[in-house]
Amino acid sequence: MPVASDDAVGVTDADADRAETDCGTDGESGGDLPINELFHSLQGEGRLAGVPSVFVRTSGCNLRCWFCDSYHTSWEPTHDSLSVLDVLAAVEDYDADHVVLTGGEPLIHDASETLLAELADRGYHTTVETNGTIVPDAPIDLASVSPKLASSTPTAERDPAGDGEWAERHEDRRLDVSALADLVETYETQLKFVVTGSEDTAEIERVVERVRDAASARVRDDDVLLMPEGQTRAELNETREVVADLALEYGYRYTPRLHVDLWNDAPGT
Ligand SMILES: C[S@@+](CC[C@H](N)C(=O)[O-])C[C@H]1O[C@@H](n2cnc3c(N)ncnc32)[C@H](O)[C@@H]1O
Ligand SMILES: Nc1nc2[nH]cc(C(=O)O)c2c(=O)[nH]1
Ligand code: SF4
Ligand SMILES: [Mg+2]
Repeated sequence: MPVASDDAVGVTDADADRAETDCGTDGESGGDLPINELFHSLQGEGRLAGVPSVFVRTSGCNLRCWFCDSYHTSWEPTHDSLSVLDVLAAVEDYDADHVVLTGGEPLIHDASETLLAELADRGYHTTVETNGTIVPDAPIDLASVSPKLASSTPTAERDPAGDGEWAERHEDRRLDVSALADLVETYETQLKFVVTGSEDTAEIERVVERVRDAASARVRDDDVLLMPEGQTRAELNETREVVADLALEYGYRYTPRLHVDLWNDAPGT
């Protein structure tokens, strides 16, 4: 399905404050979604790990994590443009009750709200994988929010595509406590942190505390998930045990990356 496209994510200053235009296929028309891939797999992450689901992966993101495992939706985005009706038809081709809308950052696209409403009308359980910087107006059964820590910032040493040109913008945008509090209040939510090592735990505790202070809804320790960083089995071999130990130490939940354990970094899994 992926098709190379030149009109994808801009990195110009003009775009800097307009996250919504980071993938140039949305806007007034509002009807189409840039789709990078659409596939059937087991949910690999979070409290629904193991559940057969259809994954709809949009292209374009307002952040640039150095470790992004979906490089072709963020750093070098590619996609086909599909109408919401086309996406619904493709979803309905599979025998599944659960749909996971992911990206890239799916919530930068207005048409994601339309898609979520249509999926709810058809009785699907929907999970949205989001970085937690945007609050949508749409029905969602599980907001799977992955707030980005300082360790995600693409510094010059870690930039997979350049010399740190995105670092400042990423840093400015990556955490919005008010958006996180709104998400927690509006939706059934899990907070799923990508953990690179024990250095991340102080910031995780701070973010959780700030969200608890800002939100009227309760955030339980087991709504907070620690997920090991790693795009491949080999990388996860280096991180999963450390992160499991941190979950035990801090009383948060551990989540595996089941799909990476099963299929490594194969596309469409
Ligand atoms: C590609 S992102 C798309 C959704 C959204 N942009 C976000 O970041 O939540 C899907 C999930 O993969 C996680 N992720 C991305 N790269 C990862 C890596 N190298 N190791 C572990 N998790 C990763 C993200 O944190 C997020 O939970
Ligand atoms: N199997 C599987 N489970 C996932 N859970 C979240 C994913 C994502 O990329 O958002 C993902 C993914 O890419 N594959
Ligand atoms: S926010 Fe999500 S899609 Fe965007 S760069 Fe980070 S991990 Fe990738
Ligand atoms: Mg993934």
